[in-house]
Amino acid sequence: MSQEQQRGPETGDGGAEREYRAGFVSFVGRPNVGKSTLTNALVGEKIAITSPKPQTTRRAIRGIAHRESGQLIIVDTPGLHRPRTLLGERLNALVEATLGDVDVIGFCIPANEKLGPGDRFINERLNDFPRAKKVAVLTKVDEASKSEIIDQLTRLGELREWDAVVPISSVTREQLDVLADVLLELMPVSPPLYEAEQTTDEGEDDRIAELIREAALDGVRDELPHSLAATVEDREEREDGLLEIYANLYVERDSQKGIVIGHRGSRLRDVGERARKEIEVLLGRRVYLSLRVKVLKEWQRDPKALGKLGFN
Ligand SMILES: Nc1nc2c(ncn2[C@@H]2O[C@H](COP(=O)(O)OP(=O)(O)OP(=O)(O)O)[C@@H](O)[C@H]2O)c(=O)[nH]1
Repeated sequence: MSQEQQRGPETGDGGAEREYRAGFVSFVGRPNVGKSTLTNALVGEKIAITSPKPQTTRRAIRGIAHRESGQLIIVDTPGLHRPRTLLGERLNALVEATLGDVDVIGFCIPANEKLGPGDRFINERLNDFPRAKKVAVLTKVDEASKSEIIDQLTRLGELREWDAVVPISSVTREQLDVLADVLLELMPVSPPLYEAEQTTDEGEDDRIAELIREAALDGVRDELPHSLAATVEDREEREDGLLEIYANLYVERDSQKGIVIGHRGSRLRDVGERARKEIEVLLGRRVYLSLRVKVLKEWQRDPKALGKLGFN
């Protein structure tokens, strides 16, 4: 904390005391616009899946960005899209339930792509959530020229009256602090809602499962776009200090099993290795990871299977 801030109300923002604020924000937008990356950049720890392919974020994962003046609790939602399967419907229901409950919705639009019908569709749906303040977040400004950014800001301004418009880059971290400040200003005055060291309230097993799923998807997204799920089945403390984690990877068809496992298990070993390293960073300790691949036929359309995999 700086000297100035410690001196108290009379020296702060033009003499006004900066009250502590805390609340919920959700970033929405088309797939691939940078919502997960932004969440990670604000929270400062890897918690949501980022990937170069659309629709990989499946759960409402909360990250918590702690700042001196408050807490932003970030609810990371999957992209709003037209449902084609039962899973799709449940995801959309999840988005609705999430957005009905947040203080601020951050609508993410990339600076390097033209504003399209997909953006307009989502913008119109934001009208269904009158309680939430609406902030336009222009993402990926590092990939756009100044004139592109200005054009995009003008078009954004025509969509609606935003409570704020903030251009940012999660990669160069440009304006991330400004965005955090702007979001905090829009939050209700409130005591902290979470402990200072907490960065997510998602269960640890769920986060481990996400890391495994992310590692398993890498390189085979085209073949297995939405057919892969992961669960943590068991953990055991070993006497030598290693933590054993037993996890399952689920695919929908026998043919997909081969893709995941690879020639003589080579791919699965590689997936396990990469996931283990990420899990070790997350847990801050050494881990032994045992991965098994199982076929759960058509799990995306089966309510019982969806329940088992945590999509309730
Ligand atoms: N250059 C640049 N790339 C970015 C930035 N933010 C995200 N990306 C990239 O854009 C791609 C998509 O990012 P995600 O954060 O996964 O996007 P998302 O909106 O969460 O995507 P879904 O989960 O599919 O809805 C990834 O390849 C990121 O590395 C940024 O500020 N600058």
